[in-house]
Amino acid sequence: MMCPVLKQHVKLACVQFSSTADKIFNVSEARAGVIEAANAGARIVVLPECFNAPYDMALFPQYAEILTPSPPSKDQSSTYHALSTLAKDTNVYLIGGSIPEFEPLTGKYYNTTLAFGPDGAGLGSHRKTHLFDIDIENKMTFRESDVLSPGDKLTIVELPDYGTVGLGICYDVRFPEPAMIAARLGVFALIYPSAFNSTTGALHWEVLARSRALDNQVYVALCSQALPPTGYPAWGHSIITDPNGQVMVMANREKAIVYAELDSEAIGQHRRQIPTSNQRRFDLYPDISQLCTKGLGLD
Ligand SMILES: NC(=O)CC(=O)C(=O)O
Repeated sequence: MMCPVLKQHVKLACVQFSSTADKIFNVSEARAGVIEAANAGARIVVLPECFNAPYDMALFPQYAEILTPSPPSKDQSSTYHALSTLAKDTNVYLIGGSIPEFEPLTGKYYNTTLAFGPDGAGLGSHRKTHLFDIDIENKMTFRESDVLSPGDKLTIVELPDYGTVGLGICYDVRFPEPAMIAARLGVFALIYPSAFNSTTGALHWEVLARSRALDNQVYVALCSQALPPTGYPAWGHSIITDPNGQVMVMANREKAIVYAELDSEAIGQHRRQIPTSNQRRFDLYPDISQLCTKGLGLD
């Protein structure tokens, strides 16, 4: 197994706010939040799932953008470029939440996160691989697959100043395998732009963040949308957990920015104290990171 390396201490921020029907307003909210986080010393900043549009499948096509590094045409709004400029202006690594993506070659829609470096260059992208299709009677029904296609790769992104991180989007956090694969390949953190809701958030949000952290002895950050006055009842509670599965910081449901200092020594320290990461019994069960030759996108 590759030992996760966090090359130096870093302050990570989750910028929690709720998206509205107004894309320009949403992007300006993100900009204000990232600037505030950068001014507070954060060098890795995370935005929520579907931060530039309402989290509503019926509206996804209307808000979807073609994601391309080439400059946008006059009438094409471009969240890609807004995020790239924002990362550069604030000198941060920006995990740009997720946005509705339209892929013109196939005509498919995806829920996609984009990562940028402090020079504004794209470092990678992740298309939500596990779609949020649930039906909890009288409480919450959601079917992303009515509109979206699932991504077909797992994603690890290199942040040159710090090391590698595994990226997932919201529902992806429920699946231990991609997290385990990323951790065994040496990421120091698993980062999930998210938007759980009142029903599933109360049940599973914190336990999932802590489980992925403890299973893998890495940092975990889940950045949520805030609870809006109307519409999708986002759970909020953006959370950062340490490699020992402890909550370092957690928001309420309102708009907020939460911060945590990630310590370059902590992963090694926890792994020395309780060395489960080196005590795996691969004579009894397989190391799935070795089996995963298909579908792993090392961006
Ligand atoms: N929004 C999601 O993808 C997931 C979610 O809300 C849940 O798993 O619960």
